[in-house]
Amino acid sequence: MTAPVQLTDVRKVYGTGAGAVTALDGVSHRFAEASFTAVMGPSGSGKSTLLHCAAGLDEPSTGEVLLAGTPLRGLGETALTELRRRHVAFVFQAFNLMPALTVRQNVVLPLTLAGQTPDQAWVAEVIRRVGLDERSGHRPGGLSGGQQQRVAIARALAVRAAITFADEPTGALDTQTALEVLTLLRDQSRIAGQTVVMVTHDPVAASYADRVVFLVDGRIVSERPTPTADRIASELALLSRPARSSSPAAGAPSPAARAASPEALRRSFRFSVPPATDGTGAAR
Ligand SMILES: Nc1ncnc2c1ncn2[C@@H]1O[C@H](COP(=O)(O)OP(=O)(O)OP(=O)(O)O)[C@@H](O)[C@H]1O
Repeated sequence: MTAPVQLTDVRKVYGTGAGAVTALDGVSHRFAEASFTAVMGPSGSGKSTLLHCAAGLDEPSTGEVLLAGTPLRGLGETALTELRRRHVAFVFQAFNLMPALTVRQNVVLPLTLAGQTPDQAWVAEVIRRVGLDERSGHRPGGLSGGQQQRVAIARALAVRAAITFADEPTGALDTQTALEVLTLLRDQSRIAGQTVVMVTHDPVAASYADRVVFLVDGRIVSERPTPTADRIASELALLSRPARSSSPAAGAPSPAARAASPEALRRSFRFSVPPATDGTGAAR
């Protein structure tokens, strides 16, 4: 059976000649229905590129991506946009809300853009589910970072998208709010049956997923089901040790392997979600 998101031998090379960067180096993976997968790895290992290629926001140099059963290669921009609107929702660190629209209007925007009439009862239900029913008439500027991220999650639920892509969804949130947002994402897969793919640097965030895929130098180097934050942190530390065989010269670490040194890892990975700066949960 075709998985909602399926990558087969995907390579992505940015630039040409001496300046070319191989961001993905033959990635194959199936993101199963109703699964919640965290994608982790050192800075520069290709996590965002994987997410962008999987979501049809970027085109692989070679290889195949199937999104909701449709091969993306050769699709025109209009067909791609249509496919994403129908099947995909995004939750990014920058919340991507329209400042002039209310919470409710932001939640139904993808449906409106797709020319669909929102199911009012369902929209009210998802806004209630993320705890914003009292605020559905507010504009994003009057909400904390955590509340804005919940609007983005309500929007993902409202469209009943089969697939949600989340890129550092808790990066701008305080600890408590981040855990609430992660619980909502987990519920999206467990209760709503969505396939959730989340890029994160944070082992605590990744431990909410039901599996973790580790990338190094644009390759999937391991995969762990039912992860705990401690096991993820240990795995990351292990991955940081060897200079990978794809190094440009024998014995010389590649840029990504250098980025995965213990020193760089300490800089790159936050082992807990950053605290709020003003005690209200508002992100800065
Ligand atoms: N548009 C681009 N043009 C050129 N190189 C790029 C581009 N986007 C990404 N890269 C390079 O591709 C590699 C993978 O980048 P990517 O952003 O996917 O990594 P990442 O694991 O998400 O990093 P981070 O954790 O720092 O966000 C890096 O070496 C990066 O510099």
